[in-house]
Amino acid sequence: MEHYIQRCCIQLTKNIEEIVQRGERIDVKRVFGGYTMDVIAGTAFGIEVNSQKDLDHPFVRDAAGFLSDIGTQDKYLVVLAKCFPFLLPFIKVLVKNLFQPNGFKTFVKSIQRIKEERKLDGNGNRKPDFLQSLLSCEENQTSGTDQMNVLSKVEVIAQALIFFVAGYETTASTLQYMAYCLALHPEVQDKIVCEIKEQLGDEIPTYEGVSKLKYLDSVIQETQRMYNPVNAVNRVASEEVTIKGITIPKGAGVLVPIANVMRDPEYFPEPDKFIPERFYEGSINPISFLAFGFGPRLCIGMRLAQLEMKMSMVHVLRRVKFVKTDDIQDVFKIKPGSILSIPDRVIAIKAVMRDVAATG
Ligand code: HEM
Repeated sequence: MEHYIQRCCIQLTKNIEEIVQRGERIDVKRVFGGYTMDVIAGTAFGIEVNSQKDLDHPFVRDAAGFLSDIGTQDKYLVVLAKCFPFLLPFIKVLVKNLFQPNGFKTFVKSIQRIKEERKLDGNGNRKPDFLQSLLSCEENQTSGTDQMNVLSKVEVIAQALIFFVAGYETTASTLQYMAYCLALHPEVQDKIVCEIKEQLGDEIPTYEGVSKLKYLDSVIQETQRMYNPVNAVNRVASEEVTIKGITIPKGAGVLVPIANVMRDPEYFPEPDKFIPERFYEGSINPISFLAFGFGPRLCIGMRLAQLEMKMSMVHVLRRVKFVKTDDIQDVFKIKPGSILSIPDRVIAIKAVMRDVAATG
């Protein structure tokens, strides 16, 4: 898996260098989106789509259609479902009949196609990936295995879908916001580059290598604290509980506004300032950093996301420097009404080649 991510990083860096050499701004969501799509397609579904180069690959085309339509789906229904779980059966009927994203069906077909190809390949070609684990659970339906490890066909597709969206969109958004923060804070960028030189020299950034980059880690965390792609998580109260005078009855839906918690000055002094050192110095109460959620339902892809973010930033920052331009806004607006935090405009960032920046 590590070698595969390494190859995706090389393609990403090449793409960014080409844009820089053409003197254009980088649409950071687009380039990092191609990268995270390649990583999730390869590591979870075992297919090399090379979306960073081949936008006509059927998987990329179907996924892009589905993802662009997700943004147009009525997000208030999602919030309603999360706050009032008892409305779920009604909302399901509405979504199925009125609000299904257009690209949904083609994307589902795409996943079914991959499933069928796997089955035709037979047992000899089993791949050690997420899709294979799902398919094994589907096979268990017929073998009478304990119900914990059994999934229906619909559940397999649903899990594959959520895994893809969760794995692609969140990591691409975080990398987009990180490039933006680095352009605004050149001193932070310089510190990362120094750390890379000190800890890795010119080595390929392996899993072990990037685990030494503590400052880079803090910068990623601080980016997530300020601009986490997921604004809120939800839970159902398993028992009645009273917190700070408010009683939550058993069975109630609870929306945890993680974006607000991570901007609360009680937990993060001067919350609107970008200060990676607050994580570096290790004085944070871990339960107040909720970027990946908390507890038994913590994001299952956290380790993969951290690895791909660190590896890609090492590759990219060795070659280019993100630059602050006069038109870069200190604050941008987030589109309202979504659980995902999506900026209201494309973030386009100038960058220069690092060897040119050093001599110029
Ligand atoms: C920076 C990147 C990412 C962020 C910020 C993020 C954030 C989150 C958050 C906040 C949750 C909800 C956790 C909770 O309810 O406590 C979650 C769940 C989940 N994430 Fe991620 N995630 C990221 C990357 C990924 C990746 C790369 C994958 C797949 C490989 C992934 C797959 C999932 C799945 C499947 C769930 C549902 C887990 C469950 O309900 O048990 N995520 N993620």
